[in-house]
Amino acid sequence: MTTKMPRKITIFDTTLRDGEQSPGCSMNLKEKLEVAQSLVDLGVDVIEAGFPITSIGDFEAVREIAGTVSGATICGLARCREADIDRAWEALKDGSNTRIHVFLATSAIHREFKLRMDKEEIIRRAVEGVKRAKSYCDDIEFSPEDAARTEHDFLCQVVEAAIAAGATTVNIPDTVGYATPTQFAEVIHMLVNRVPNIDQTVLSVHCHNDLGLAVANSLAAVENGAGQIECTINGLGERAGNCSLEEAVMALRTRSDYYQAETGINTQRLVPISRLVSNITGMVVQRNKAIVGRNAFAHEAGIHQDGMLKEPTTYEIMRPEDVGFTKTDLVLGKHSGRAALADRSRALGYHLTDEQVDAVFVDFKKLADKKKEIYDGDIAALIEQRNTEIGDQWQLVSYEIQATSGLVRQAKIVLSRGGQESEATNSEGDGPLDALFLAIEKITGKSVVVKDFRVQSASRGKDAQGESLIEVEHNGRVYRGRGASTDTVEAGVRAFLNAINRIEAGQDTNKPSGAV
Ligand SMILES: CC(=O)SCCNC(=O)CCNC(=O)[C@H](O)C(C)(C)COP(=O)(O)OP(=O)(O)OC[C@H]1O[C@@H](n2cnc3c(N)ncnc32)[C@H](O)[C@@H]1OP(=O)(O)O
Ligand SMILES: CC(C)C(=O)C(=O)O
Repeated sequence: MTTKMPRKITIFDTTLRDGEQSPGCSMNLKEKLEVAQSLVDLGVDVIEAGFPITSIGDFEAVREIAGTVSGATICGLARCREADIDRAWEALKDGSNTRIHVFLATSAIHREFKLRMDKEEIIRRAVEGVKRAKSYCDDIEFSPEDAARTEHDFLCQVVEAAIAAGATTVNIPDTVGYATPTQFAEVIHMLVNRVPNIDQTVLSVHCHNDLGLAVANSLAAVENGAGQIECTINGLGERAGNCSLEEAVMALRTRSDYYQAETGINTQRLVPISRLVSNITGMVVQRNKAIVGRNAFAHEAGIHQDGMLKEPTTYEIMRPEDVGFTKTDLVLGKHSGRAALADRSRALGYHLTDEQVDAVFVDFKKLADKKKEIYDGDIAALIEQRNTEIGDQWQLVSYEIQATSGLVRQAKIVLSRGGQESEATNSEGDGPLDALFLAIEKITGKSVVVKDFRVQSASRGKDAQGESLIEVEHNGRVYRGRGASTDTVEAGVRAFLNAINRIEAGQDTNKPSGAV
């Protein structure tokens, strides 16, 4: 009897490029480096680190990641334009394992209305783009954007020409999430059978989730010969997002009997990286999200609990430990020490120095005095709060608020900077927080417009920490702030202060105001 060897599927993560295109999800250099390092720990094969022509910030991020992060291929995106390709290579050239990804739309709609190019020009530009990229580096990916809506005969011609020009991976995007699983499977099957040089390339897929079918379409493609899946952590990405990495990977693993395929992903890192990306981008993961949602392995119904107690496989097709949930809840509280805190931080995907552990430990002990139990969400919020700190910053000393419903009588705030305290009082504002924000503006001299403000629970229970996320506009630029506390007003004040500190440090979101 012969056993069929599973096929290895390449996991191409585009959280830092397509994921970042998600409105409000821009990341700064430090955050991108942290995500890139965690993607390596996760075991992804390729990291699409950005689109270097986009901005100096994107260029620098790709350059820094290519130059410092090892353990995965680092990829940069480029249009089929010389300047884009040259800029991508400029960003990648210091890396040891790099890929240039060139793309050009091929569907009739994109040809006619967006690019205003005929079929011949598309083929010529695609070939020129691949060849120019190839003159810099061996590993070249080509994507016929909107492939899923492209005429089959033309798609075959473009793919064949791109491979002949040197594309080592050809990626088939369903750019607008229009495909259905059976139809997308037919496209992949058709390419495998009709493109004569298809065996000289890795066939990849890049599916969007507009109809909620991105994972299903990607898996249908794998069944028909695709060897690479492009995906993102938490399914982040343009509009409704991309194929979710955690869902695609766990489907391949849990149903390896069916797909006969495997990936190199260390699945125990899935929950930690999901939380990291959620904390950094402010995109909350829905509780019932498959694999990494808080409820993904929670059971409430009595009949299910009864089954679980007798035999977990009655209601669980995956083990929570396999995706990074801690089954045995190691409770962290006021009697815990640095070692347990450092261990849990590592498990959550943070790479903290000893000094950073010491700093977070101070906050941890203060919190433990207020709360019965410290959950993973609390630890992540404490670390993120320290991560967002900026040197020589304004610190909150205390605040007081006198208010009755609908009327603020007086808000007083005391801030310190460089050891010196300043205070301001204010009796205006639409509510306690607004009044405190106005008082902070008086002290710091920075006037802003609040564009977005949210408070969410960082963990469980009525004593849970409130985590506040804010976006403010100042001089036409957008700045983000984050703050956490068991007191939700204080969390809001801390987030506001963090945004003010970012204004002073010039750390905007790379987003002009009004942009999405
Ligand atoms: C499906 C995807 O996700 S593709 C990636 C999408 N991501 C992004 O667009 C994010 C980053 N983009 C940007 O920062 C900007 O769009 C830039 C810097 C790339 C370009 O900015 P601008 O030069 O101002 O052009 P703008 O964005 O307005 O228009 C895009 C231009 O690129 C052309 N274009 C689009 N795709 C391609 C391509 N693959 N190859 C060549 N040209 C292309 C369009 O036809 C248009 O050209 P035109 O100005 O001659 O009409
Ligand atoms: C650049 C390509 C792969 C893309 O993002 C898309 O088509 O959605």
